[in-house]
Amino acid sequence: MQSTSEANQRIARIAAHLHPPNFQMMEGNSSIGKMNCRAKGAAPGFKVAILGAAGGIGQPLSMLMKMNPLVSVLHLYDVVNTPGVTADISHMDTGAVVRGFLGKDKLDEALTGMDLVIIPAGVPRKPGMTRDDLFKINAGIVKTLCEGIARSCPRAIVNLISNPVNSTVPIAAEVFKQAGMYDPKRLLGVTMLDVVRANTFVAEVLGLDPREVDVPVVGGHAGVTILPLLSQVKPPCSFTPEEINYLTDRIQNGGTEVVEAKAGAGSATLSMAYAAVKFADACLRGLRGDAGVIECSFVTELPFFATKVRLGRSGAEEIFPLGPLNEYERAGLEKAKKELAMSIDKGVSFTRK
Ligand SMILES: NC(=O)C1=CN([C@@H]2O[C@H](COP(=O)(O)OP(=O)(O)OC[C@H]3O[C@@H](n4cnc5c(N)ncnc54)[C@H](O)[C@@H]3O)[C@@H](O)[C@H]2O)C=CC1
Ligand SMILES: O=C([O-])CC(=O)C(=O)O
Repeated sequence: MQSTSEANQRIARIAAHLHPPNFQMMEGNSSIGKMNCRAKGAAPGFKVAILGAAGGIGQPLSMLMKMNPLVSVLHLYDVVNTPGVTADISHMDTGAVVRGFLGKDKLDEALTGMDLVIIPAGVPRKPGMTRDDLFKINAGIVKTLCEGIARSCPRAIVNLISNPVNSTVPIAAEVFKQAGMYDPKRLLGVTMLDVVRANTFVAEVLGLDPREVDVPVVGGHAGVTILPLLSQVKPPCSFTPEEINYLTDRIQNGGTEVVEAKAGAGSATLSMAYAAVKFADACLRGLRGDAGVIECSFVTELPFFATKVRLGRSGAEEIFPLGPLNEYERAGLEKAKKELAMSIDKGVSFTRK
C-alpha cells in the first residue's frame, strides 16, 4: 500500500508535469502582456463605431457586429461600462479588433477613421410615454455625438437609432450643416425594425416564412408616421379589410407592445440590435460596392422621410418613389406627413436655437 507521503509526492510530480514552473506567472502575474504580442496585419474590412455600446441595444449590437465578417475594427463608446463590455466582446474569436472608449474625453478618439457610426445612445421609453417624450434628453445627446462625428469622421456613414428618430435625424442634419460637412447620402435614420416587424406580422397572417416576405414601410418611426405599404408586399398577395386594419395597427404600435410587455424595463433591444445589424450590414455591402442593396431608411432629402433607398459606396445613392398607393395608404400618408412635419420642425429648431 502507498504511504500518504508517497501519494503526495506522486501528485506533486504529476502537477509539475502538467503545470511547468512558469505557468503560475503566465496566468496570474502575466509577464507577457498584450503589448508583447506579435502584431496582426490589418485585416481587410470596415471600421465601425457604436456610440451607446454599453446599453440595452448597444451590447447585443456590439456582439453581432463583432461577428460580422465585413468589420475589421470595432470601436465601442459609451459614458458608462465600456471597459467591461469591451473586455467581454474582445474574447470572441472573430476577425474584428475591438477597442473600448469610456467618457466624453474619448469621443473623438473613438470616431477617428471610422467608415460607419451607429448611434443607439439615449434613454428608452417606459409605459405611458411617447417617443417624443424622450426628446428632452436625447436631443442633447445626439447633438453632442454628431458634433464629434463632424470633427473626427465627417465622411462616415451615420446610422441613427436614438429616438425620437423623426426629430433626432433632423437634429443631426442641422449639426452637420452648421459644421459644413452635411451630405444627405450619409445620414440615415434606422427604421429597419418597422420593416422587420412588418415582415414578421404579415408572414404570420399569410402563413409564410418571414424570410420570404418583404414589406416596404415608409414615412417615419412613430405611431401613425409608420406607414406599411401592404399593397406592395412581396410575394404579391391580398388582405381582407380586417387584416389590413390589424396589421397596420400592430406594425404602428409594435414598439409600444414591447414597452408594455417589458413593464418599465425599457423598450425593444434584442430585435432592435438584430434590425440595426441587418441595416448596418446593408450599408457595409453598399460601401464595398455590391450592386442592388436596397433597404428602407429615414433619409433627409424629401426633406425627411423613410422610403426605399439603394445603398452604395457613398451611402443612400438612389431614393425610390413610393410607388402606387391605394386609398387607405393615401389617407395614412396624409396623417403621417402632418405629424412628421411637427417632429421635423422640433428637431430643426432645437439645433438652430
Ligand atoms: N430606431 C428604432 O427603431 C429604435 C430606437 N430605440 C431607441 O434607442 C435608444 C437606446 O435604447 P436602449 O439601448 O434600450 O437604452 P439604454 O438606456 O439601455 O442604453 C442607452 C445607452 O446610451 C448611453 N448613453 C447615454 N448618453 C450617452 C452619451 N452622451 N454618449 C454615449 N452614450 C450615451 C447610456 O450610457 C446607455 O448605455 C433609445 O432612445 C430608444 O428609444 C429603441 C428601439 C428601436
Ligand atoms: O418603441 C420604442 O420606444 C422603441 C422603438 O422605437 C421601437 O421599438 O420601435
